[in-house]
Amino acid sequence: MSDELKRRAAKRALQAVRPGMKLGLGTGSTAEHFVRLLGERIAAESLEVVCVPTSEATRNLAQEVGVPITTLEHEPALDLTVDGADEIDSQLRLIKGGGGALLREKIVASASTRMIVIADESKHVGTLGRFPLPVEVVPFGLAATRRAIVSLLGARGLSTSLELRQKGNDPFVTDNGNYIFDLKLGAIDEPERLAADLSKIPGVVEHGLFIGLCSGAVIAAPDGEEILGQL
Ligand SMILES: O=C(CO)[C@H](O)[C@H](O)COP(=O)(O)O
Repeated sequence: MSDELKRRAAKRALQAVRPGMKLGLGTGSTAEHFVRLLGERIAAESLEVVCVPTSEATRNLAQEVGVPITTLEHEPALDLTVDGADEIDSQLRLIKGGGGALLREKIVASASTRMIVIADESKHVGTLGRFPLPVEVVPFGLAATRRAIVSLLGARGLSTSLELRQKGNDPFVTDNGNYIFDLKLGAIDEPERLAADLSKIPGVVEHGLFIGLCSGAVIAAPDGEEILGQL
């Protein structure tokens, strides 16, 4: 069911795509539906678009399904990014990075005039933070960066267990050659403040709080799609 909801959200967002657009393509299972549906529409309508993928996985998928790919070097200003999310609240604030692509996702979303999030209803939350917050860090100085994050959270009265994301027996490595800490916070009362604080820590490359980037969302539920913000 969840997969069908993800597909329906992707299909609704596809209506926002117009000929000639420069698009950002997200990463994850929901974004995968969007890329596949976009490929089908390109083939059916000879739709002319160019797309910047947010991960190597999405790049490979786009090439496989006939979606034209470019880079931010060639197209530094995009019209629209369509991406999934791990959590979204009613103010269109997001947690992203469950798939490990948060850095490129944030760069691409920031380069876009609009960002539409596509999600099934399970991602729509009252308060962000039940999903562990991904924080991408450089491998150099890992223990010191970890200590700085723990110290920052402690000073703010937040208790967390912080885990280095693993892939098998090794640390998970992002497309940018970095590692990810997942911060189990339970609830994030002041996402803007936490985002600003995390960004100040040397060694933190990016965090998964996306604030002020999402302009609209399609939340798919069994009884239909809810639209948040503007598509
Ligand atoms: O942020 C992401 C990848 O870094 C994804 O958008 C997020 O994890 C949601 O994935 P899915 O659509 O598979 O639930």
